[in-house]
Amino acid sequence: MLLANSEIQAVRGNPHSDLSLENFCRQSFSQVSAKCAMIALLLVDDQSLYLLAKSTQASDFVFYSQPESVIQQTDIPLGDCYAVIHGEKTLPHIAPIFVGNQIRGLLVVEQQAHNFPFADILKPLPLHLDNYCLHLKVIDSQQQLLRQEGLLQQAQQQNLFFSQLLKELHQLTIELSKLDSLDELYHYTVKAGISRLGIDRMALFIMDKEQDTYYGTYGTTETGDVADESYFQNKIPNVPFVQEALTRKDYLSIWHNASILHNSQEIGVGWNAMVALWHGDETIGWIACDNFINKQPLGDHQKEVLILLAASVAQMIMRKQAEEQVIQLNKDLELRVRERTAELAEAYQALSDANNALRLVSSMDSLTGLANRREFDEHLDTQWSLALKQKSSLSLIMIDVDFFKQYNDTFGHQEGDVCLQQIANELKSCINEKSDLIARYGGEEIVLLCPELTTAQTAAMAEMCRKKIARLNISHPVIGIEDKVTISAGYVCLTPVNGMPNKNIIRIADQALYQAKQTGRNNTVQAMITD
Ligand SMILES: Nc1nc2c(ncn2[C@@H]2O[C@H](COP(=O)(O)OP(=O)(O)OP(=O)(O)O)[C@@H](O)[C@H]2O)c(=O)[nH]1
Repeated sequence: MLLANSEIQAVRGNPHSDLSLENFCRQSFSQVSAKCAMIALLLVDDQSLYLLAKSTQASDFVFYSQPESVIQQTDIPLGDCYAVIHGEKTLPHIAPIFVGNQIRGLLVVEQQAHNFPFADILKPLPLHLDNYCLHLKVIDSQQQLLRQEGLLQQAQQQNLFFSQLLKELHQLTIELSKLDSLDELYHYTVKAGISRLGIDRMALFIMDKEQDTYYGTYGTTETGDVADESYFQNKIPNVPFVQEALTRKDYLSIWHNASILHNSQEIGVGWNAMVALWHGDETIGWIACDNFINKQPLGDHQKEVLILLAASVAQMIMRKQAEEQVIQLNKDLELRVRERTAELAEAYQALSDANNALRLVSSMDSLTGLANRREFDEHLDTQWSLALKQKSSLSLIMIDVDFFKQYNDTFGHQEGDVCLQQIANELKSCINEKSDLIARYGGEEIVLLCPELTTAQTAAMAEMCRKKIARLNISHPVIGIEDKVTISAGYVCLTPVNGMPNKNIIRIADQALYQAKQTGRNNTVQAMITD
């Protein structure tokens, strides 16, 4: 076929297709219109006939710039025309017009006068018709070029659209990767799907590990708003559309003219699309879309982008899940460490309390509550070294209860204990608790160790002790100097020097105590220090 119908249509659309053929026909047909009833030029194209120009006695010349099918032309002898084309007949009123060796036209002249200049008109027609056909070919290729250009532009626009979608997806992927939680990731994905990727409605579903149930995250309402659908859960439907999406990687399953559902209720008809989220070879969920709102078809590029989006989102879900697991583990660990630390601190405190209690018990005399002999010895070592270093004085007052054996003998050992406790309590009030130490040295002997006192202060303190005990008025059975319990004290105040053993201070005070006993008891004696 020389010209396709569409091409003929294209030529029809161009009224200036070939002015030379039209002019020739106009001129020559008008010259002979009186010599015939009808003259017409037909175009032969692939065995079909089209009317190009016609003139009758009844009507003016018409050039069909949009070639007409001859079927409607009742005055054209169609049967004769086809007979000539097929070479079945040679007729005087129908002349074939050859271009090369092909019939490209017919000149039909009805009821021609005997002097009709058939040959004159016929002769130039092959050239004009050839030009006309060439012109049609040019028009044809122009149309093809235009069509190709149109297709190219369309492709360019699609490519531009695709590259914009890809840029959008790239940007979206970056934004998704910066989100803090899985919930934000689900929400952002759906929001971006409908606002930036041109999807009417999108929802994101996550499956359980058994791949039996799926759970909603975020979806889209019937009016196109993002909605929290975390309340939704259902069994995974065993239908081909879903199973196809869940078993084919990087694949968008589309169901055309399908029911569009919202919360498992049918709300319309359109396409449903579904692309699975994969982690390795396992599906972890899917993204579902439909065209409920705008009813637009799903573009090829949108399909590509949805597949890419699903791949990115799946990766980010897995990463975020891992991150959240690590955060949870760290929280659990921190909690356990805090609990353990608190337990340890408690245990440490209990141990410390026990140690302190033990130290107190081991350093204390159980009867009087005073420091015991061991504590006194340690304290003496410390104070002695300190005084030696500071070249300061150290005083020791050694006290012994007078005639205590008789007291015990008379009142019993238990009463003796009570008496000792009373004496210890009273003596405690004589010392400066911050600096001095009072200790039970043994039996009914009590010592006071006082740093940085003068001899006079030491004497005054010894005297104060004696008087305070006397003032207790604890009756004593022995008729002696007094009829009440008294004490005797020997004291010493010295500044330690290198080479002097600290036991010396005890010995010296003890000697003074002995002196106090010898000189009548209930008195205090200062030790005489001899080198
Ligand atoms: N109740 C009681 N008596 C004690 C305790 N420790 C020592 N004594 C008694 O204290 C008495 C000390 O007696 P002595 O050393 O003879 O001295 P004294 O009778 O006090 O006579 P002078 O020291 O010379 O005045 C002894 O009978 C001891 O049994 C004690 O913890 N409780």
